[in-house]
Amino acid sequence: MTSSLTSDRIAEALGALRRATPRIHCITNAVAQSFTANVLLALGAVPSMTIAPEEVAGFASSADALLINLGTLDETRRLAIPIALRAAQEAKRPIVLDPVFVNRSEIRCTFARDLLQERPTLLRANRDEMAALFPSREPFDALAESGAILAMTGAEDVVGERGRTLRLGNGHPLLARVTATGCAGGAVMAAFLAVETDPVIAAAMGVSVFNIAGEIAAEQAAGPGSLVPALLDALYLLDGQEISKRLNIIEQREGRHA
Ligand SMILES: Nc1ncnc2c1ncn2[C@@H]1O[C@H](COP(=O)(O)OP(=O)(O)O)[C@@H](O)[C@H]1O
Ligand SMILES: Cc1ncsc1CCOP(=O)(O)O
Ligand SMILES: [Mg+2]
Repeated sequence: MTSSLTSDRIAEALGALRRATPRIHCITNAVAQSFTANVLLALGAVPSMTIAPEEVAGFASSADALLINLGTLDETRRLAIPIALRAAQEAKRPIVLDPVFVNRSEIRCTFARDLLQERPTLLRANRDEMAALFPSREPFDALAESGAILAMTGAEDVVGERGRTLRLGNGHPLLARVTATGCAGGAVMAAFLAVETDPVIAAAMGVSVFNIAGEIAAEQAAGPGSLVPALLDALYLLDGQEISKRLNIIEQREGRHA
């Protein structure tokens, strides 16, 4: 069925991504910038990280996807984000929103909710951030109104939209012991959104590829320090055989069930 995630489909999309070398513009946090750029390059994409309000429209509209990450939401980023968002929308580019730490700041949570009204393609967050954004509703129901799809990460990852969800089981606990793995994973999802037209499948591909590389890296690393270079190498070297051997789809529901 064309709407299913399979290891062959992921391998094909990864090949397409490496051939297309999509440009991903990232307005991301100061902690994550360098690691995110390196993750995108290892994957086969081309990162740009400018946050200057006077330049971001040009970068966003000439990129193949946009990542907006709220991790260090300073004045410059607060000004740049709406400008980049509008430019990407006008150019019909996919947009990923990562509302880092909305569970720690009411101001940031309000800012993120306003951004969701602008209909980004994908909301990527951990469980605590999802719970803060949607305190009284099931996230899939709330997001159905904004048209966004969702990727909620953790030990198990849930990707999808109302009535169509995938539960994914790749990854390794060591990924949570290095900063900005969630942020970089969001950038990988943006890169797959640039080459795969079904956004649910694209997000699931991004999660799976990042987490399979994380598993390979964790097997080779002595701890968080050596995980980082091993993860970049694993992304660079990842092939269809390894994807097929490791892909862990816990559940794939395609009918409406909500
Ligand atoms: N216990 C775990 N087991 C396997 N993978 C994990 C685990 N915790 C996090 N991950 C993976 O690490 C990455 C970062 O996820 P997470 O920690 O939820 O995000 P954030 O860094 O935004 O808080 C994701 O790709 C996720 O799937
Ligand atoms: C530690 C920290 N502080 C502000 S942003 C950031 C990085 C968060 O990265 P992630 O959400 O991927 O854990
Ligand atoms: Mg995060």
